[in-house]
Amino acid sequence: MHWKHKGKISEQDTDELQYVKMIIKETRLHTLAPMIIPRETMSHFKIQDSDIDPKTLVFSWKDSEKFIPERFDGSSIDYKGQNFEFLLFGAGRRICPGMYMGITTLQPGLANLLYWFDWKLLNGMKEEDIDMEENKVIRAKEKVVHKPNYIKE
Ligand code: HEM
Repeated sequence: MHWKHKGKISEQDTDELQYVKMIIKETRLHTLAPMIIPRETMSHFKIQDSDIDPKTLVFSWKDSEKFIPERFDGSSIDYKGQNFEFLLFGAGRRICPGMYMGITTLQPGLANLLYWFDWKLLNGMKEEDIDMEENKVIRAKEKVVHKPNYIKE
């Protein structure tokens, strides 16, 4: 399909956008919810030669700190709760009920942003200059934000 003839990339089109799906999966690197609602090991066990202590949060990815969407190319790893290294939406009885809503919103959203805009870093900025350090919080926001008197509307 030639996207130029379309006004907008829709949810139906995203079936064909395999790389966008891989990018979204690779956001595992900066995913929010499983870090805030984490699961940890209950007892001591061994993975190959590594000892895993109780109460450890385990991530098992090759080059886990690198952003490599291609790692999902031809891979059956999915976020539907069967692959325990990839619990973007959790797993089991308490798996996220909004999973499909989340994904079907994200896929065309990201595809349209990538398609309709030319993304560039600001003058002279390099990839490694982007600060990706995160503070992971879910919080209720103040209903009324009280501004100090010296800030004028
Ligand atoms: C990309 C978007 C989303 C991500 C990454 C996400 C992730 C998660 C995760 C990790 C959990 C915890 C699962 C567990 O405890 O094992 C969760 C729970 C939940 N999510 Fe989502 N979610 C997303 C979108 C949504 C949307 C769109 C809705 C509602 C419209 C939603 C509603 C819920 C609810 C109600 C729970 C609690 C389920 C329970 O404890 O039984 N989520 N989500």
